[in-house]
Amino acid sequence: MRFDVITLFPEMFSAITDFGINRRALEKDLYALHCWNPRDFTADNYRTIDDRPYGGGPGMVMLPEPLLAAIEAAKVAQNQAGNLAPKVIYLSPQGQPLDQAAVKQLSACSGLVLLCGRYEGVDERVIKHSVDVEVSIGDYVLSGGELGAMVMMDSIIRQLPGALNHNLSAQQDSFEDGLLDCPHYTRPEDYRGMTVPDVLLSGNHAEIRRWRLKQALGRTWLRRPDLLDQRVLSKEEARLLSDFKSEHIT
Ligand SMILES: CN(C)c1cccc(CNc2ccc(C(N)=O)cn2)c1
Repeated sequence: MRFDVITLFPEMFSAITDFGINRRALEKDLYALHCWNPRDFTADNYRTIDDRPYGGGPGMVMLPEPLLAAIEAAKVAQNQAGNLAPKVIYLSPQGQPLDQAAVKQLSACSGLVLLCGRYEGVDERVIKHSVDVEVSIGDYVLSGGELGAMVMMDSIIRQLPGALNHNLSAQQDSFEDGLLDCPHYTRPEDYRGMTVPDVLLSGNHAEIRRWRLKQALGRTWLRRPDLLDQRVLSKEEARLLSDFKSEHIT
């Protein structure tokens, strides 16, 4: 997976390239990241990349030329890496909400160009001319698209084969099966009188799997019933959830 990011602040991306899973995946060549700064595509001495909005109003808008030139350069680099039709994604509050299903789809692409806006956003002609899909990481406004791009990249990198020590944990990631995650415990067995559920110490893996599934279903019911609306339950899941409900003291 090759990421080409259009951003005024390339240094921000060390937040994912320098740590943990994303750092190891980069070292293992599971992905590549190239940043393109629109300032390097300006023609004036002041390296201008924004201007006031037509029609008035607060804030500034990013100029189309430097952005379109940077996107073109990124696309050429993608083509040279063998990705002939890289998807161009614009991070904005006006985008379609990012969810795990979209993350899984995007992780199947061989190359992505991520456009990070600042200020009040980019000139609409950039979106019309070069953006394939607008994506939002949530209903709030950030000072730039960079954090959205990093959130998207992080979630995608986890999906790449070899990124997690064993891929099984990617499939078992919560949201992977449309449910919230079950509770997790590690040493000690008794921490300040708070003990670990016996089933997890039993070594009975069938029981443990059932307990975890029941907890995931119960938590989803309690905290995010909307996720249950979109999910068909198996016979076993339906039974586990109804058991959870009958045992749940409100
Ligand atoms: C209209 N406006 C302020 C604006 C328009 C476009 C980009 C930006 C840059 N900031 C971002 C980007 C993405 C998200 C998100 N939720 O994904 C939140 N903030 C701001």
